[in-house]
Amino acid sequence: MITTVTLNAAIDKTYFLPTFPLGKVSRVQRYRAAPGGKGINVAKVVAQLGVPVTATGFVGGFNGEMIKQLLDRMGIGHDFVSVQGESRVCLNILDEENGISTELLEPGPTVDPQALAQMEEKIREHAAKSRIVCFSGSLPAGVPKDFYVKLVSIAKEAGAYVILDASGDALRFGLEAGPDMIKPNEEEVEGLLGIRVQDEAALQKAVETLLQKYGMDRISVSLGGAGSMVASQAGTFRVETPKVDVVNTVGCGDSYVAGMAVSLATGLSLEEGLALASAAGTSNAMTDEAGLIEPEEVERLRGQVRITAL
Ligand SMILES: Nc1ncnc2c1ncn2[C@@H]1O[C@H](COP(=O)(O)OP(=O)(O)OP(=O)(O)O)[C@@H](O)[C@H]1O
Ligand SMILES: O=P(O)(O)OC[C@@]1(O)O[C@H](CO)[C@@H](O)[C@@H]1O
Repeated sequence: MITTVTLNAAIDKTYFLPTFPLGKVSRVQRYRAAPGGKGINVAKVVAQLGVPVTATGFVGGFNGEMIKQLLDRMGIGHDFVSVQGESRVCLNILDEENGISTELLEPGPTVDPQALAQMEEKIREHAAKSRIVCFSGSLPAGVPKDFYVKLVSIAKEAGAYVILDASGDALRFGLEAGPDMIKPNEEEVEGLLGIRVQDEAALQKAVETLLQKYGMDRISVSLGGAGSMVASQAGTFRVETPKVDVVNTVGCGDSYVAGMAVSLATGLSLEEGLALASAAGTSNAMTDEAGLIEPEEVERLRGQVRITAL
């Protein structure tokens, strides 16, 4: 079992527009609405890869009900903590002619102390039944900056392998609890070390430094269409993913995390896991919804991922 945690769940809305002129009226002919927020995207991809998953986190209001109903329709198990207020809408406006994506992310509900305590309990309960727990995304108002420290510690004490995909203070604090894996982008690596990364050699040095400093199992730095660089206890690898026709890249990082979680839960080797994670991220880029992949496409792409030991 894999558990995903989304403290700021969302309805992900995508508007597909031929162009997106600012200051003009645009009538939307085609759109999609899906349950989202990073951890929920991870859960959707894990389920599409055929591994049992439970999604937890905070949800609120009508949007919260919609998130749960949409997950039910997808056959994805969930066990959320309900909060006052409304779960957010995250809007992605895709200007298809220019290939530009503009994201507008609402703040989400304010979480009260009682709900925080309930969440700690939920993590204790689900981590005890899970091989992998993935914590993903931003913290809504009312959630202390160091909440991931508590949750990661609880999940680790219960014996789960912990993946943390967060940014800013949430990541910085969360690292103190010793997650097994993180998936920062280059900017987040720079922020964590207070340096500028000029080239791949500098990036390699930076991720190896982070790996040793926090005693992690692996760090994947995702590089969009350029793939990823992964430092692990077994060495550092440059992972190149196939070039494809891109439709929508929102959720690629979550799909990558899902592939990694599935590989760990099913006992794949590190190299096999890197290929699966990259293929899942790339397959997501070819679909129009965050957290949507094509399992057959993933199978095809897996064989085309190039992994080089550095
Ligand atoms: N343009 C692309 N073409 C092919 N594969 C892609 C592309 N963008 C992303 N991917 C795949 O998805 C993986 C993760 O993507 P990315 O680096 O964009 O993550 P991210 O920045 O965390 O994304 P997000 O936060 O939107 O989920 C990449 O390592 C790659 O395998
Ligand atoms: O505000 P967060 O939690 O950091 O990010 C939220 C979000 O932009 O991330 C996903 C893509 O990774 C979207 O589906 C989602 O709405």
